[in-house]
Amino acid sequence: MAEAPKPNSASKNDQSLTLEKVRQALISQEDTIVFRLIERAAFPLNSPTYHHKISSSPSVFNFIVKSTEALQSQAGRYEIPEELPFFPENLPPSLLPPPADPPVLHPAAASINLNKKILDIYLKQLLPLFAVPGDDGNYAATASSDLDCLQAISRRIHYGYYVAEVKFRDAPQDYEPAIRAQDREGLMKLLTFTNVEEQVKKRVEKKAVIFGQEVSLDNNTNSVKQNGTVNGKYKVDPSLVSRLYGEWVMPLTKDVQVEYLLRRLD
Ligand SMILES: O=C(O)C(=O)C[C@]1(C(=O)O)C=C[C@@H](O)C=C1
Repeated sequence: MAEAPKPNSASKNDQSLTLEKVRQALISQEDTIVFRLIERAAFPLNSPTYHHKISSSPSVFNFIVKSTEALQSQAGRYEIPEELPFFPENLPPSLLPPPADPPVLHPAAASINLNKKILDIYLKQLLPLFAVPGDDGNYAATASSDLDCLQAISRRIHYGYYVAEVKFRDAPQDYEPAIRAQDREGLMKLLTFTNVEEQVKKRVEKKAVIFGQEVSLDNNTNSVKQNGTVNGKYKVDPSLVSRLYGEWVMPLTKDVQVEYLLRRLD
C-alpha cells in the first residue's frame, strides 16, 4: 500500500527525493516554527529560567533540555539524521531497533552539527527580541517552550542535508568541480536562489500575521490589507520572523549545505 505523504519530511523514500518535495517540507516546517515562536512569546523573558540552579544542573533550561533529550533519545529521536541533540554528551542510546530504510544521505551528514551555534544565537540574540521583559515564574514551561522552538529551528536548518543531496543528484556535473576544488564560495553561489529566499521571507512574515492574530468576535480583528501591509497587533512581530529567516535560518541552512557538499565525494 502506498505510504501517505509526509509534508513535513521528504526524507523517508529515497526515490521520491526531489527539490520540489524538499522545498515543500521546508514550507511545512515554517508553520511549526511560527507557531512555536508564538507559544514562546506568550511568556515573558523569564530570565531566572537560564540561571537558577536546579539539582546538579546550572539552570532550569539546562535541566529540562538535558532530561527531555535523554528521554527522546531512548525513544529514537536522534536516529533521524536531521534531529540533533543540543547536549549530545552522555545521551542514553535508542531503545528502538535501527531504522530499516536505506540511508538517503551521504554518511558525511553525521559530522555536521550546528546546534552549538544555533543555541548560542537563540539565547543571546533571538530570545531578547521575541520575549518581552518580565518574570511570571513559569520557568519549566518556558524552558520546555524554548526547547520546542530550538528543535524546530535546528531541524529546519539541518534539513539542508537533503536540500544539498537533491541538488547534487540533480546536477553532479555542476557541483563536482567545486567539491573537488573544495571551493566554498563556488558552492555557496551554486546553491543560492535569491528569488526563493525573498519568497521565504515574505511567506513567513505572512504566516506570522495570519497565525498570530488575536481572534475576537467583534469585527475589529487584525487584517492583511490588499497591498500586503498589515494592520494591528500580533502575538509575534511578523517582521522579526522574516528577519529570523533572513539573518539566521537561511544562512545557516546554506552553511549546512556547503559543509555537506564539501564532503559529498569522500
Ligand atoms: O530552496 C532552496 O534551494 C534552498 O537551498 C533552501 C533555501 C532556504 O534556506 O530556504 C536556502 C538557499 C536558497 O538560496 C534558497 C532557499
